[in-house]
Amino acid sequence: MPRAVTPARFGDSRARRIGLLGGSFNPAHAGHRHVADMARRALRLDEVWLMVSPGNPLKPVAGMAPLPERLASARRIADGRRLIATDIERDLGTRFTADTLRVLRRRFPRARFVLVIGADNLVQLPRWRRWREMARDTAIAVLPRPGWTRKALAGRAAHVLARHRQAPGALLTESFAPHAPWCLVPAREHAASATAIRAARAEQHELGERRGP
Ligand SMILES: Nc1ncnc2c1ncn2[C@@H]1O[C@H](COP(=O)(O)OP(=O)(O)OP(=O)(O)O)[C@@H](O)[C@H]1O
Ligand SMILES: O=C(O)c1ccc[n+]([C@@H]2O[C@H](COP(=O)([O-])O)[C@@H](O)[C@H]2O)c1
Repeated sequence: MPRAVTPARFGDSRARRIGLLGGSFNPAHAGHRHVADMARRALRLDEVWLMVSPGNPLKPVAGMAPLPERLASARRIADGRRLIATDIERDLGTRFTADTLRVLRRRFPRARFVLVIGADNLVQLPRWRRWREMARDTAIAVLPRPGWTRKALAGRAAHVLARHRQAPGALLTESFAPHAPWCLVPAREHAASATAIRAARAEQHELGERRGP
């Protein structure tokens, strides 16, 4: 069983490089762990937080498992050391990532946060609140995802931010003024998806119902 650890235990005693992999984790799966591990190695992160969202502002509430259940699921793939599951957005009272990052920087002024997202989320990024301001202030690492990588690189966010795309090494810099870089982390794609897991579970459930007791 991984230890239950909250990021707060780190306090603010030394600068740490922290990857933030925000998500619904409905449920957590091997794709999340793959993404977190690849980002951690490529960007020399001290740790990656699996930041379980109290509620993605763009996703319907229907079909969303309760936060404690999703947090427990994220904890099962975490190790409590380099990969840490947290519902810190619940404590901070934030839902929008731009707000979360602003509050986290205030709370951990010496930490360096890197936002870690899958390619599907780069496609969606222009729908996030204050996304351009967030991309200006925050280094973003994009992980390839089957069916999404090419779309993401040809999409609006990649186009708008084209001048700031760099090799992963550029994200190791301490200061990003006047604009933070983003990169595509070279990693193999991983096919796991929470939608597919939920669909498989629903099918199992339906089969069980049909077979009867
Ligand atoms: N297999 C994967 N490859 C790359 N990125 C992934 C993968 N799975 C999840 N991610 C990324 O992890 C973050 C959290 O994802 P999330 O919890 O929504 O999982 P999901 O599998 O995308 O869920 P759903 O299918 O319900 O939308 C997002 O940035 C997403 O792009
Ligand atoms: O800030 C926003 O406007 C925003 C809109 C949609 C999603 N997000 C964040 O994107 C992350 C990935 O969400 P999800 O549900 O696709 O796993 C998660 O941290 C969400 O809070 C953020």
